Amino acid sequence: MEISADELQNVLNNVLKKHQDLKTKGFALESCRSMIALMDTDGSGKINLDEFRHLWNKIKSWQTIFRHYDTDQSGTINSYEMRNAVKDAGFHLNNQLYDIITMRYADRNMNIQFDSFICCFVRLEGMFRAFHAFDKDGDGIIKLNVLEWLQLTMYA
Ligand SMILES: O=C(O)/C(S)=C/c1c[nH]c2cc(Br)ccc12
Ligand SMILES: [Ca+2]
Repeated sequence: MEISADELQNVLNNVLKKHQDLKTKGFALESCRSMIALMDTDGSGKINLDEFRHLWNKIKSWQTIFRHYDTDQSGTINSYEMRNAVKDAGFHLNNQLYDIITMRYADRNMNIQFDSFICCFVRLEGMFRAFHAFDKDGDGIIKLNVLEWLQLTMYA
């Protein structure tokens, strides 16, 4: 039994209906396609139950972090809180990457909404996992030709 992007969208948006405090318009199909791509470890184009369970548990832990920082329950967190949320989730980035995340995921008020927050974390998780899969000797350096690079970055 495998889950497609539109099925994942239905599942996640039905869950969101039970969490009105997250004040989100829901996950766009494109965001769910990205989640599938980043969690689709066997390249099937869908996620199986193990891959879904991994995604689900990650979203569950990440929404706890989001709620921790969304102290006024506005349904958004600001770019400064996002830095701490990223660190709390165990992602070690640099200032340039924090700025890139704000540029890519924040709204016009420089705040990050829940669905964007989750999409950002899914992408961070997926890209770190993909890098470590290539980094066979664990030296923090990988060597990719352009097609390998495109395979990694286009299906994300
Ligand atoms: O509020 C809670 O205790 C839980 S278990 C929340 C969630 C657990 N999984 C989630 C997925 C989405 Br999408 C949104 C909220 C949650
Ligand atoms: Ca799969």
